[in-house]
Amino acid sequence: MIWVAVIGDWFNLIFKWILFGHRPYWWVQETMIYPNQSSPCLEQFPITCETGPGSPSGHAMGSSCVWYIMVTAALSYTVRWKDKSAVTLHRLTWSFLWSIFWIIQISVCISRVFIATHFPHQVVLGVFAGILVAEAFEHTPAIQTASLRMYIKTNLFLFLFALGFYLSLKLLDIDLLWSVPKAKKWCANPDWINIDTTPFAGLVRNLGALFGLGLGINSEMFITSCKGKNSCKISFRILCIAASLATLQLYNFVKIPTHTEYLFYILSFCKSAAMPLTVVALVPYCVHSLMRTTEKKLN
Ligand SMILES: O=P(O)(O)OC[C@H]1O[C@@H](O)[C@H](O)[C@@H](O)[C@@H]1O
Repeated sequence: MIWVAVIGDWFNLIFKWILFGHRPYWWVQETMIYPNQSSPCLEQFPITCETGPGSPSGHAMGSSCVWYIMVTAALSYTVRWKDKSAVTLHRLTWSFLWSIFWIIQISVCISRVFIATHFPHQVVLGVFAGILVAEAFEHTPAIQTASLRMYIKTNLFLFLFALGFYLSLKLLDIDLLWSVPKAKKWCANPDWINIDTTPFAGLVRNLGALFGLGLGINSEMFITSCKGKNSCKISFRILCIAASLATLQLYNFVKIPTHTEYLFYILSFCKSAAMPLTVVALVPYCVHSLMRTTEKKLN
C-alpha cells in the first residue's frame, strides 16, 4: 500500500507539472470569459487553498489507488473459497466492497469540487489514474521482497527525476511552481496557505515514507518480530494495530517549523520516515518483546 501511495503520488506530481491545470478558486478570478465582472463567487474553505497545479486531483488519485489495493487484496482471499455457498458469499463480498470503493471515490471527488479546489474532470482523471497505478503494482510482485538497496535506488530515482525535470524546465524559462503565487494571490485567507501542499513538500514526504518503510522492513527488529513465531498470533496482530494507531496519533502533535524552507523539508523527510519505521519495526518489536517477557513469566 505504501509503495502504491508513494509512486501514485509521485506520478500525480509529474502529471500536475505536465498538465498545468488551474484550480477553480483562482481560475474564476483570472478568466476573461465572464463579461463585466460577472464571474461567479466561489466560497473558499480552510482546505481550499492548495498550492500545486490542479490536474489530476492528488486526493482522488491517492484515495483510488490505496482503496483499490485494499479491495483487491481482500477479494483475493474470498476467491480461494471453493464450495457453492462460498461462491455466493464471494459475489456478495465483491458487490459490497466495490460499492464501498465507489462511494468513497465519489465522496472524495464531490468534496474536492465542492471546496472549489478542483474542476470535475480533474477528480475523474485522478480516480482513473490512481486505479491504473494500483493495477500496475498488482503485477509487480518484486516490491514484496525489495532490499534496502532497492528502496534507496528507487528513492534516488524519484528524487533526481523530479528535480531534473523541474530544473530542465526552469532552464527553458518554465517555472513549474507557477501555481504557488496564484494560490497566494487568490486565497481568501493567507492563513489557509499551507506549505505542506507545495509540490516539493509532497515529494519529500513520499521519499521519507518509502525510505522509512525500506529501513523498517530490512531491520532486525522487523525480522525478529514480524517473521518470528509470534507473527501469526491474532493477539500479536491486534496489539500491533492498537499500539500503532496510538503511536501514530502522537506524531500528529509533532509540528514541523515552517519558517525555513530547507529545514522544513529535512524535518518533514525525517517525520515521514519515522512513521512507517515505527509501525513496521519499532511497535512490532516492542509488542514481541512484551509478549515474550509475559510468556516467560507465566512459564
Ligand atoms: O490535487 P489535490 O487533490 O488538491 O491534492 C493535493 C495534494 O496532492 C498530493 O499529491 C500531495 O502530496 C499533497 O501535498 C497535496 O496537498
